[in-house]
Order: sequence, then C-alpha cells, then structure tokens
Amino acid sequence: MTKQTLSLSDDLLAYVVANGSEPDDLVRDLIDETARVLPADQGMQIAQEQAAFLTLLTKIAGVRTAVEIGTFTGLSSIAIARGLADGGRLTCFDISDEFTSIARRYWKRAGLEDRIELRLGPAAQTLATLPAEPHLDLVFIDADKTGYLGYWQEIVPRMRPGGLILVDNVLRHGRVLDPDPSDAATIAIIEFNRFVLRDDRVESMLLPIADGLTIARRH
Ligand SMILES: C[S@@+](CC[C@H](N)C(=O)[O-])C[C@H]1O[C@@H](n2cnc3c(N)ncnc32)[C@H](O)[C@@H]1O
Repeated sequence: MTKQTLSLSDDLLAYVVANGSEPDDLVRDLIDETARVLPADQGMQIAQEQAAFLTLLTKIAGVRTAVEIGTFTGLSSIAIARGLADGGRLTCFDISDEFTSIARRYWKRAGLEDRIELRLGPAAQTLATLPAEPHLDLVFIDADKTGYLGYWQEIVPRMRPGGLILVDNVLRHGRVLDPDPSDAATIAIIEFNRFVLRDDRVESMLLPIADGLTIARRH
C-alpha cells in the first residue's frame, strides 16, 4: 500500500490516458490544430485526463446549468457540454475572439453549438450578467489566475446547494511552495487556495491531477 500520489513518468501518463481518457478524432484534431496554430499558447489547454474527468463528473452530477470561465480553443467546454443532461446548457466566458473562434468551429462539428453560449469580454464584468440567484450546477474556472478570487466571489452565491466548482492550475507547477514567489499569478493562487480552504460556504479538496484541480461543493 502506498500513501503518496504517484508522480507520473511520460509512459505512465500515456498509460493513464490510454486506459480511459483517450481522445476521439474530434478532440485529437482540436489538440493538433491548437498546437499548430497557437504553438506558444497550447500549454493553456487542459490535459486529456482532465477532459475525461470533466465529462464523467458532469454526467455523475446530472448537470443542467454549467458555466466555464476561460474557454481558449474549446477542449474543456466540449468535455463539459458532452456530459450535460438532456436540455442542459453551458455558458462560456472568455476575452479572446481569436481563441474562441476555434472553439466555436469545434462546437459546431461536435453538434454541441445549441448547448453552448459564448460571452466575450473580461469575466470580472461579464459574470455579473448571470442571474444573481442560486442556479448553477457546475462551474469550471480556468482563466487569468489573478482574477480567480473575484470569479469565485461572483460564482459561489450563484451555486445551487450541492453544486460543484472546479478550479484549474491551483499548484502552479509546484510554485505554490515557493516561500517568496515573485510572479503575480502564483501569489494570487496561494491567496486563492488559502481563501477557499477557509470558505465555509463550500466543502473542498485539491486533486493532484495535471497542474492541480480544486473541487468544491456548495453547502
Ligand atoms: C488556460 S486558458 C483556458 C483553457 C481552456 N479551459 C481549455 O481547456 O482549452 C485561459 C483562457 O482565459 C482567457 N482569459 C484571460 N483573461 C481573461 C479575462 N479577464 N476574462 C475572461 N477570459 C480571460 C484567455 O483568453 C484564455 O482563453
């Protein structure tokens, strides 16, 4: 028995993906196109095992109303939209028309365009256009790291009891351990993680998947 999460070699990660997270042709094309067209930004895309996890979790939770903050070229939005219950809807927030024009093309190809709505603009402002009452079943936060705490504060009151909030990159590739971090994103994530831990509106844990994924359930 081991008490420690394995650190994955490339081969072991490939095994993990091959055993349950293998992308289909559409997702493979999206990953390839993102790498070809946006080589400097491709690292922003979620990992394949995270995509599979998002789809499964969305199904398990019977999600009907979902929000994503940070869409990029569309991998996580496709993963969530594929898991939605019948009649379910995903609203995506992003600031980039360039990145999301690729996402929109793949939503159409996947037959998901009727389930997904895109709202362009800085999420700090556009999130305020959501109804104020608790109505969200699942939210995925994966945009600018310095904005996380503000997005959290907008989102938590809008979650239904039992609703799930997922937050990506909460380990900053290990930089959260830096005793004197110099980059604003890492400082913001350390503060964000501390805040979530003490937020008694939710029960949460930090999953060591990819670059760290917080999963929180609204009381
Ligand atoms: C890490 S990427 C998202 C990756 C995406 N979830 C995926 O699976 O491919 C971050 C995204 O956040 C967007 N973004 C950055 N700042 C933003 C802001 N202030 N408001 C809304 N979106 C923002 C960027 O345009 C980018 O597409």
